[in-house]
Amino acid sequence: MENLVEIRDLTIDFPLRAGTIRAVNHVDLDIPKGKVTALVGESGSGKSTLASAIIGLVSVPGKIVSGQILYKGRDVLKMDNRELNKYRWKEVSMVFQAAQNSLNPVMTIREQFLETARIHMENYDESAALKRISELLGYVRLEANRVLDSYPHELSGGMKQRVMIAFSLLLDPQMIILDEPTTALDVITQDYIFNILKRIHEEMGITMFLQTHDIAVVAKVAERMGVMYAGYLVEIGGIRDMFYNAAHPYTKQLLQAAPSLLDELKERKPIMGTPPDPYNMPKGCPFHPRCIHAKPICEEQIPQMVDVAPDHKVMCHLYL
Ligand SMILES: Nc1ncnc2c1ncn2[C@@H]1O[C@H](COP(=O)(O)OP(=O)(O)OP(=O)(O)O)[C@@H](O)[C@H]1O
Repeated sequence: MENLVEIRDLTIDFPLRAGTIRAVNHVDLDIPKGKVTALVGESGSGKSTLASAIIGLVSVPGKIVSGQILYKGRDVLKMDNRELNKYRWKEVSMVFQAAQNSLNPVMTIREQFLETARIHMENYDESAALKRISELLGYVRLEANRVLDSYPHELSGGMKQRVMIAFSLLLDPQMIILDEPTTALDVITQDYIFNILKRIHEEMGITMFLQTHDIAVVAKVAERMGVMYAGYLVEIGGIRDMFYNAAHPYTKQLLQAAPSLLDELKERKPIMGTPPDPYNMPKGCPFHPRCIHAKPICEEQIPQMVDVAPDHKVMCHLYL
């Protein structure tokens, strides 16, 4: 399996007035080429911060404390602005959380597409750009004739989100990052969009990296799943292995809390306790205060990542 992105020992802090929040804590993560990798975890677990770092964007006052983000072997964190501008859109593009609001309300969709194309496309040619835009709108099952002359407020939330997905494909990137792409939408629209994403992935072979708190979504589209908890990547593996042989007690609880994903998991059980206070993280394993299997060592030492099966790793003292 060839990796498109290799994240090594990535740590990102937010120094705030009340203290420093470690949003991403010594994370190692590979994103294999041509696959859909999903990252799940509760709100605040660090998914968005990690994903934004991959395109070289950490929101103010975030600080990268350690690590590397290697894209095809090149460290994104060492790229200058010119290199970053080329890398974003062309190599990796991102559809942000609540992306529908990133559309400019006073420009038609056509004007917005053309503006982006003009800025980023080499040898920009308006008719070629429009042809490509129409093709992409077709991919996300929107009628170009109707949508191009609309203003954002004339489109539904699901349509706007599909426009944003089409936008992200404009420069034929190798990878798209989708941060909670359907959170604000109703379940039927969510399903529709995930089917579209699946088809785009299958037909274009594009690498996808998806962040969501909705594990049911992951089951539908992802081939690999990582689980984040309080800034740590606590488990990662192939989707079947993660669903049928989850190793981390937190992953098991996440699966049990999801609406019956697997036949044997008909009963929903809420996850006990609350996520840790980011200003006051527990010593040892960050999950130990909520863990029914916690041992004395869990209160003392942060566990190492260990292999539990081929391509399946977990950060838990139960497996050390
Ligand atoms: N711009 C910022 N300023 C201050 N703190 C931030 C900022 N961005 C993120 N954080 C903090 O970093 C931690 C991780 O947040 P992040 O948004 O990455 O998590 P998430 O798992 O993506 O959650 P959500 O799905 O709610 O966005 C949180 O404690 C959050 O409060």
